[in-house]
Amino acid sequence: MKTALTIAGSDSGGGAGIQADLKTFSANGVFGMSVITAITAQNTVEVRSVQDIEINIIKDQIEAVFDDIQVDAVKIGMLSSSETVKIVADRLNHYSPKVIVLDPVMVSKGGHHLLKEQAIEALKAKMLPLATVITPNIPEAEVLSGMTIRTVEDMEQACKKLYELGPKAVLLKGGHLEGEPNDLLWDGQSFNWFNGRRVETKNTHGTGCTLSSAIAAGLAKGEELIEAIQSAKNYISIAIEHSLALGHGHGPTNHFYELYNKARMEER
Ligand SMILES: Nc1ncnc2c1ncn2[C@@H]1O[C@H](COP(=O)(O)OP(=O)(O)OP(=O)(O)O)[C@@H](O)[C@H]1O
Ligand SMILES: Cc1ncc(CO)c(N)n1
Repeated sequence: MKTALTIAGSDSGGGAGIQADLKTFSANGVFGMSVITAITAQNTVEVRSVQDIEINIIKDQIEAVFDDIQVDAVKIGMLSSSETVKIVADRLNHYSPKVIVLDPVMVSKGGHHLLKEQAIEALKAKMLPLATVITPNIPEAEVLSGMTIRTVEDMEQACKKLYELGPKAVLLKGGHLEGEPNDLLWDGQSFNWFNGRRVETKNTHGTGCTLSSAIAAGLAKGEELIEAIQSAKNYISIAIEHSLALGHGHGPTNHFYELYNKARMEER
């Protein structure tokens, strides 16, 4: 069985972070493993508090996994501090996994900072160059590129700017713009659009985590980047369409395995 490792924060509410990643890995048929970088006390409404995990324990978790088990893909989410960014980058440089999907998580839906502002430079300098693909949303891409993004032309320009920072490809998610949630891929050669249909729902907690983990799962299984993104886009679209009205805020995406099997059967 192929494997995927998520390096990310824990969401006690189960909708985002490590929990969303592991559910996505399972539903997409890869064996999931985890390195926890921070623990958030979080629900569908808010992040109440955060404890960063000690750097040595983060390092030990990474080494414990890589020293023993084949890792077919790594997905990176919440990194919280510049010290965490640096140790994760250092260990990934050492083990050089074939696939690294980097979701440059910065702020929760409720506005809580999941990456300290002082850590943004370290993320740009040390993590971005290691990535097979990065998956910023519009606000994250604005911070990383230093430009405002409002139009399709802005999206194209931002992709090119982010590509210059060193990742092998950039998938800029369009969900935060008005209109349909269309995502744009730039791999240094050409643009590819992955089009979606907007679901009118407030239950979008963990959508970014889910998409990036589904891409990592596809790449772990040996799919080409475009194929992995297309199946991840199908996965997130179904997960949002059937999202769950749990809690009083932004409910989570739905990873119920039967949904995807049914959708896959209907595709045939
Ligand atoms: N209402 C929606 N209906 C359908 N697809 C959506 C909707 N909102 C976002 N998407 C899609 O979901 C995926 C995740 O994008 P999004 O921009 O929501 O990530 P994010 O902001 O990083 O999420 P997170 O809250 O986890 O940080 C993208 O493919 C995006 O186009
Ligand atoms: C732990 C964690 N990671 C990522 C996000 C972004 O959705 C979140 N809300 N919480």
